[in-house]
Amino acid sequence: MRVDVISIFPEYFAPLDVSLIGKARERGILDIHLHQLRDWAHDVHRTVDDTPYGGGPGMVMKPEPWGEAIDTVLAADPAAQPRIIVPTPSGVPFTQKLAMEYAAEPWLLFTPARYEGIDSRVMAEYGSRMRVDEVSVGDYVLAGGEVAVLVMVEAVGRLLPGVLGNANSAVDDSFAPGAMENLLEGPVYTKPPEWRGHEVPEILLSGHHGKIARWRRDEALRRTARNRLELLAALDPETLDKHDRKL
Ligand SMILES: Nc1cc(-c2cccs2)n[nH]1
Repeated sequence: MRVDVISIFPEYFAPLDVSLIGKARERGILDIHLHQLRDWAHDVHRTVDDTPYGGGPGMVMKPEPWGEAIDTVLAADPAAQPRIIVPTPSGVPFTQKLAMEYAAEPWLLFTPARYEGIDSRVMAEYGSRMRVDEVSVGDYVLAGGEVAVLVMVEAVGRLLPGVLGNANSAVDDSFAPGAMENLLEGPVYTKPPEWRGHEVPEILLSGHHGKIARWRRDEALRRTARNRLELLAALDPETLDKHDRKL
């Protein structure tokens, strides 16, 4: 997968050299290209923003630098088109389902904005010839889209084949379609069996895989009810057996 990111703070993406994503890049699974938006701002001050038409607070990012920057990225492979992803509090929710959809794409272009956003004509221009998604990573406001891009690149990158070792596949992720859809992961334990008087639940040491799976599901249901009751309402009743219903 190729990933392009255009930003006035490319240094925000240093974490993408580290750990899981860093190794995926070294192994050629992920090919990330960072671009400094100001390289396409030709005035002496390399200006990328201006006051909003119609008045109002803050600054809006000018269309010209973005248009030239995106055109340059698109020229990297004229025979293909990236999916453009615009982080914004006003976007559709970024979910595990959307992360899985993006993980199937060959090329993503992220356009994190600062200030009050990018002149709307930019995405209108590209939206007429390729997929442009406005995506929110949560109902809170960041200072800029760069952190949202880090979130999405990590959530998508870990799903790419070969990135996660077999030991920890993404199949059992919370929110992943299937048995864990709309369920939160339950508690986890490792050695020692007793720590500061706290024992590991006996069932987990029993070696009885059926009972362990049952216990884990019960704990996932309990935690979901405690922390995200609305997800329980979304659970497919077909997947709830009579034991679940008694919880
Ligand atoms: N979910 C979300 C996105 C954002 C921003 C994107 C760009 C500037 S602020 N805040 N919260």
